[in-house]
Amino acid sequence: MRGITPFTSQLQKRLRTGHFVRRRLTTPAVRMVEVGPRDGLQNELVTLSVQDRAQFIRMLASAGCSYIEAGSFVSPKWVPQMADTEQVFQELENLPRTTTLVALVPNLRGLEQAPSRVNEIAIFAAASETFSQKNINCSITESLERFRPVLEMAAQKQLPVRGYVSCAIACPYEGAISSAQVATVTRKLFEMGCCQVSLGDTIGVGTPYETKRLLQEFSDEEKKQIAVHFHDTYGQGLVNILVSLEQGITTIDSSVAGLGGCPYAKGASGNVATEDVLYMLHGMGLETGIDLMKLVDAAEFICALLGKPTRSKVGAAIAATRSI
Ligand SMILES: CC(C)(COP(=O)([O-])OP(=O)([O-])OC[C@H]1O[C@@H](n2cnc3c(N)ncnc32)[C@H](O)[C@@H]1OP(=O)([O-])[O-])[C@@H](O)C(=O)NCCC(=O)NCCSC(=O)C[C@@](C)(O)CC(=O)[O-]
Repeated sequence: MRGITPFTSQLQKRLRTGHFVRRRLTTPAVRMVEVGPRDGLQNELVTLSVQDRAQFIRMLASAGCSYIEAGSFVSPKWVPQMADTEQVFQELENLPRTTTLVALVPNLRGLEQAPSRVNEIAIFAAASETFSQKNINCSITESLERFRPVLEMAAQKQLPVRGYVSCAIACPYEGAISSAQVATVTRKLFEMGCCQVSLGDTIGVGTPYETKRLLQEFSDEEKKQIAVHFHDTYGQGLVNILVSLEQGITTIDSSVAGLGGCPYAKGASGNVATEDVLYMLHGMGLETGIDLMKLVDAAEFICALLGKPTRSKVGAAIAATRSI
């Protein structure tokens, strides 16, 4: 044990005593949405096999991630990394139903491809006209019209629908986006039948002040159905989440190892890392239902496949203690 700092030995003691495992037995106070297999992989240079993507999702589920965005049914010409998502879901047919698997769907055709293991779908709009054009090749109004039949078919199939509003703070092409515009698109998605709307800081530029101002656009009732989705380009992800919690938000999107990025938002780095969010939340006594150590196993698995280091500070710190 020579060379181990007091903190490291404390961490190892926590591991020995099963500290993190015991936490899983209590009811989560914060609902985590793991977007690694979709947002995390959609921007990578390497396109992984169906089997590797499915194994990654199984490891996340076994760590306690109960809500996972597993892929997207978009054009493979636009996002080749998400090709064969249908087969990924088929591989997961036997995954226990306690794990909700979500698929991103841009249009009716996407929903028609969704096999039975898809438990929920997510549609994605934007608060910026230019980003909407670049990302899904239509205006904001056209996108909402495109989503209407998707919501109707989802209702027939009894599939809940989550909505996204990208560029909730700023757009890579237009700069600052007004909170009022974000609220308008968000409320349209609620009116159309979305059960939850996730506000995306797509390029990760938002500061705590801007996050607070954005969330203050919404009533307490609306905030119960709002999630936050921060990319961490400027290192503001965790502090923005803290402000969001203070504002009454209880659903947080994140990506294991801090993977992620949108191919149509150049320069944006990955999502805030799930490991970092868990470390903060657990340290605040807020339960998530996820076992941090098993999550780090999943991070190590996926980073090895992608041939890159983790972007999570917590993940890197834990990996360092493992190699001692
Ligand atoms: C929306 C479209 C399809 C419109 O694309 P389009 O070119 O306007 O549509 P189209 O209807 O003319 O179709 C073009 C081709 O795509 C095919 N196609 C059409 N629909 C589908 C489908 N569902 N699945 C598979 N293929 C499809 C269609 O068959 C055709 O094939 P072709 O005839 O050329 O061989 C395209 O723009 C697209 O796929 N965009 C995907 C964009 C994307 O996935 N972006 C990343 C996710 S969003 C994000 O990351 C942000 C978020 C959510 O994380 C939150 C945040 O951080 O802000």
